[in-house]
Amino acid sequence: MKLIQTIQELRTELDALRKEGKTIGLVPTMGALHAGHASLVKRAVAENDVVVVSDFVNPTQFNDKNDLLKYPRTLDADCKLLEECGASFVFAPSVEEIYPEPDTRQFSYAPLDTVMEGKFRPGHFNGVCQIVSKLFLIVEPTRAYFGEKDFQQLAIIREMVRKYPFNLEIVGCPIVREADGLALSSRNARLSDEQRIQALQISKTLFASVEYAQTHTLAETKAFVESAISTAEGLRLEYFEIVDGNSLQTVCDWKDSSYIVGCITVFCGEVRLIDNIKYKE
Ligand SMILES: Nc1ncnc2c1ncn2[C@@H]1O[C@H](COP(=O)(O)OP(=O)(O)OP(=O)(O)O)[C@@H](O)[C@H]1O
Ligand SMILES: CC(C)(CO)[C@@H](O)C(=O)[O-]
Ligand code: BAL
Repeated sequence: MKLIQTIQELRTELDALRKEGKTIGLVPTMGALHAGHASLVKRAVAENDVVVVSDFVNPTQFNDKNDLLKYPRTLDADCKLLEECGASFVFAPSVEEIYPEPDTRQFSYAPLDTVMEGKFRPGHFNGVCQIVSKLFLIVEPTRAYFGEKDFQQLAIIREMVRKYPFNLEIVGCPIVREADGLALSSRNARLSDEQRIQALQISKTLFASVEYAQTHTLAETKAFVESAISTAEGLRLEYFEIVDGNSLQTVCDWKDSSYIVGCITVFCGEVRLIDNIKYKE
């Protein structure tokens, strides 16, 4: 496995491999890697000849400066994990390498990017599209891998690929959870022991709501989740929406769609955590 920091060097390596007919898998990450990332990388290794993992905390997608400053950075440990997973290249560029000048491109995929995360993190998805489109142009992957934990991000990237258009396959990968249910997230590293216990109520509530939904209306299920999180110690609900899994628009009745997902964002202290659950698929 090779650690690469410049676009030029990565392009040279990949051009040679592409000429030999090799397929290239790309796994974009912001580092501080965990078993959720490892599942994406292992899948990419199984499905491609060469795998590039980008490890770059992208400043343009952070609307909150404090969140950017406190984002965990663990490149040495990341490289160890990626070597074990069988990655070929770790691409860890500097901010100047990716943004030698401000990126003024505007990406707009309304209504996909105006709801939920789009509403609470203004500019976030524009920044995500800026970096992901740059990575697609630099790496020219055969396939790119994204986690369903960032459910809205995955839908927006699929739309960007369709509209741009990029010639690659987007592969969505299931959420990896801790044994007790908490969705793995790099931001979990910022939770204290007490907060780690409090955060468990998020996945517990989502799982309980699937059971509850069997015998209750959609509105009752939404209220069930909102009430459980709002009364849980140490948690502050930002939003919980039950949406169509493709359009991301809210649905009012279980009969309204054959693909229904509940998306939640909760603050545990200062740490912002997201999760989601499928009610119908
Ligand atoms: N628990 C998980 N299961 C599956 N995929 C995941 C999981 N956590 C992250 N991913 C995916 O890994 C990729 C990189 O995510 P990122 O580096 O932001 O990590 P993260 O754990 O989501 O961090 P954050 O704390 O920013 O939410 C994304 O496609 C994301 O959806
Ligand atoms: C896709 C991504 C790596 C872009 O910075 C990031 O949004 C993430 O980690 O989900
Ligand atoms: N996993 C999404 C990246 C972010 O929160 O900015």
